[in-house]
Amino acid sequence: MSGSGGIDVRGVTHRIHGTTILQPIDLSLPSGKVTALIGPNGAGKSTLIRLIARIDPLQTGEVTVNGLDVRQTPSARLALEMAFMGQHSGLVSRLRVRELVAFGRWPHCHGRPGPKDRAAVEKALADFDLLPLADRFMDELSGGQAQRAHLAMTVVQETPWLLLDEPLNNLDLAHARALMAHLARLRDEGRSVLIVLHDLNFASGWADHVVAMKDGRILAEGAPAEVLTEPRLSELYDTPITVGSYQGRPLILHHL
Ligand SMILES: Nc1ncnc2c1ncn2[C@@H]1O[C@H](COP(=O)(O)OP(=O)(O)OP(=O)(O)O)[C@@H](O)[C@H]1O
Repeated sequence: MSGSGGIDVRGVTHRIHGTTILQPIDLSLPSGKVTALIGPNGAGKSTLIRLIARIDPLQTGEVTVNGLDVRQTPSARLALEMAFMGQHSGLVSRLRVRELVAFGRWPHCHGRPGPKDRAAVEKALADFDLLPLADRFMDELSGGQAQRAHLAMTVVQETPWLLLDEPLNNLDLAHARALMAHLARLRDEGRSVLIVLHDLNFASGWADHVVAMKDGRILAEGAPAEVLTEPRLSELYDTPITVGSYQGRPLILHHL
């Protein structure tokens, strides 16, 4: 069943302590694309991506990833299909960067890395500008450097789907741009990306598909030019937003 079909979310709701966090969500995410999940604080973006990634258990409804039902598929199998990066804690502080990244190969090598695993780790370290930092402990890194190490660990899993919750946190603009370009290259190689983004210009510049959430619902979805419009964004964020155009893509302005 794997290798086709994208991600399907059917009738997924979520409640915490009696409060509804997600209204019934129905969503089909295309494979082979970069999909940006946008929306204001508290909209339910993290809740939804964590349910898809099976970090949190589904309360109702169904999620399939490339045809695999996340509720029923063994973890070892799902780990070959999707990799998730969420907001991380400092729990890994006494690991060196290279060791952390190597953990990403676990689904492939189960703790016994071969030449292919070691080569993948070195490539990921290079791709995320981490080679000079590879022997440092995680708690000796800046916030953005630590973020890049976690990204490298996620990407080195070489899964068909990458699920990233706010991966641009702490990244300077050059590393943020490099990450989006890297994700676009992976997309061009046939991989699929779901990425929670707050910076709408990164969504405009790099996403193929945009899903906008508010108050636990999907407010709009479609191509960037369909979703990133003045009326839609002003409604989404309850704030006036101007949308211009740059190189044929929406340019979102809200500075003044
Ligand atoms: N453990 C929890 N207990 C109670 N409410 C929670 C809990 N976790 C999340 N929520 C609530 O669920 C709602 C959705 O949160 P979620 O983190 O999914 O939003 P988000 O769109 O990712 O927001 P942000 O942009 O701020 O990261 C929020 O109103 C939040 O307060």
